[in-house]
Amino acid sequence: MTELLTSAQMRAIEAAAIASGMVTGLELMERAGRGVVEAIFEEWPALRAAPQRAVVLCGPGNNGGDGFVVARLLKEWGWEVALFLYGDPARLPPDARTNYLRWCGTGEVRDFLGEIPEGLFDAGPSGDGVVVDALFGTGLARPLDARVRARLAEFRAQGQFCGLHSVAVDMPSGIDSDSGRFLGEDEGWSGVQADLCVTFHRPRVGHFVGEPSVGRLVVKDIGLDGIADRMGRGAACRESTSAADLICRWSGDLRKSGGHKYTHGHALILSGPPGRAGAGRLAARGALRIGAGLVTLGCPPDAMPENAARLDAVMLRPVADGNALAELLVDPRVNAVCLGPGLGTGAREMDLVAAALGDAQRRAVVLDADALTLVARHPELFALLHEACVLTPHAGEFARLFPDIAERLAAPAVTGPAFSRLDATRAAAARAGCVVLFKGPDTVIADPAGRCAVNAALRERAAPWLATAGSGDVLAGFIAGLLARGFSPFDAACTGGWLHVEAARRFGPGLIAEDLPEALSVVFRDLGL
Ligand SMILES: NC(=O)C1=CN([C@@H]2O[C@H](COP(=O)(O)OP(=O)(O)OC[C@H]3O[C@@H](n4cnc5c(N)ncnc54)[C@H](OP(=O)(O)O)[C@@H]3O)[C@@H](O)[C@H]2O)[C@@H](O)CC1
Ligand SMILES: Nc1ncnc2c1ncn2[C@@H]1O[C@H](COP(=O)(O)OP(=O)(O)O)[C@@H](O)[C@H]1O
Ligand SMILES: [K+]
Repeated sequence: MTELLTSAQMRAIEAAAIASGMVTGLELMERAGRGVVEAIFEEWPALRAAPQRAVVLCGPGNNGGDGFVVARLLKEWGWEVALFLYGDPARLPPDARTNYLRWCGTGEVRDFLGEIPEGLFDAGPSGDGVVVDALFGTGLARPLDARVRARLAEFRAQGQFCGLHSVAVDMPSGIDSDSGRFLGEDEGWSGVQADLCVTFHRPRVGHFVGEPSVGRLVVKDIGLDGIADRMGRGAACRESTSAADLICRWSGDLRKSGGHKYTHGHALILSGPPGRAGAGRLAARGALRIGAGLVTLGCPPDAMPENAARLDAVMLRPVADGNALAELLVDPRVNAVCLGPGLGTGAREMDLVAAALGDAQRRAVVLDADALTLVARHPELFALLHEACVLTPHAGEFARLFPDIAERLAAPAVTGPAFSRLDATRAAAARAGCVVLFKGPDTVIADPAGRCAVNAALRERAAPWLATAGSGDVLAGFIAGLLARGFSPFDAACTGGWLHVEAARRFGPGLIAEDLPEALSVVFRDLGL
């Protein structure tokens, strides 16, 4: 897991480090600026070989201060550097002002809103260079002024046209670092995209949720590890409740060490009528491949012939109605139930959801697809949700289940910190009283106590092939299989989501849902299981 911080947490860590006397703000700014220059050379090694051109855009706060350091260091490398300032130099915060004055000793400061000089973007002596956006970082508090937005877009577009790389310091300016959302109307969007974003100490939430606006993200150490450890994660978290973990591996024990099939749990997947049972079969195969000891598909009696013809290792039982399900659940070895994929939304299905949720043992239940629609439609089903449940809505299902929360998320973000997918998922989990996994390329998982994790399929971990019919059904099966294996609901959702993306990435382009369970064995082998 990698810790994702909010801007408030980052500020608290910085303030504690400075207060402890271990470092000054000016030293941190110097390390940040040096980190940006290092990252530029690491990303484009050819730039190190000979002097180039840099256009550095500095803002009115400490993000601008980092920009002055970058400009000075690149100039020391012999680069041609043009620097533009947005704001009044007399009102710069102290460390930024010190670096402004240092820069003034070596170069000119141009007005960001003034004329763009002729030939500015001509590549440097060796035909290459960068545009550095150090306008706003974690201090962005409101939408960019229209003139600033237009000018930033112009700098970026002209730089791109002339082949210069775009680099954002800490955050692309205009993006709220707590939500990853563009503040204000979104016409200026293309203006904030960056090839490379260099942030400091730990990534922020906004680097992994919201709109992907960065080609590559690099996190540079600026010597705050000691202080963060001394403050403790708890202390940092008290500053704000919006931080999360980035899921970088599985949690819980995926290894199978001995035992027999019943040691590894028994997942029951309920499926729909003839012709619609494919989704349930996908979920069942997912549950089996992820390691549940036994998997049973429960289907309407008239769907038995179709399923019997299609299943081997997955067992099959007729489940006509809620009573039939209750009878199956008398067996305590059935320890996880999954309903929703291809289930239908009629009276039988409502009865099944009620039986699964009303079960006295309160066993683990994954609710997906049609089951979510039923829970959204019937408050009496919603009221039966309990802490062993996992809800796996995509955006449409989320809006049906939690319309007011979805509406808040869809409203334009006008002030930072803006309402984020994290906030939305946390609010949903608290209301439902169970784990919610909110699907998307930036999947967020939250539990009712406020714990939150992000499973990001972005940038180097992009898996766009997951946008294929049935992939969500397989995910529901993965989670059910892990629940059967004894994972907690939160760990099952995090690990299932993580493996889902890993499986898609191992298979790659051309992926269809059927391939996902099969790709798991390769993932497991690569993990050394
Ligand atoms: N924390 C750390 O450990 C480290 C932090 N470091 C660096 O500091 C950065 C944070 O600095 P920061 O807090 O000064 O904020 P920053 O992003 O420069 O902007 C604030 C200024 O912008 C203004 N302003 C805001 N919105 C605006 C708008 N829409 N339009 C116009 N103005 C607007 C706001 O003014 P006000 O709201 O008061 O009017 C204020 O003047 C961080 O991103 C990182 O780069 C590193 O040096 C190393 C260690
Ligand atoms: N562009 C994408 N990048 C990464 N993951 C994606 C993308 N689009 C969809 N997914 C993932 O694919 C799955 C789709 O689930 P869902 O919308 O329920 O589809 P279906 O109902 O067809 O099974 C979710 O896990 C979602 O997170
Ligand atoms: K920036």
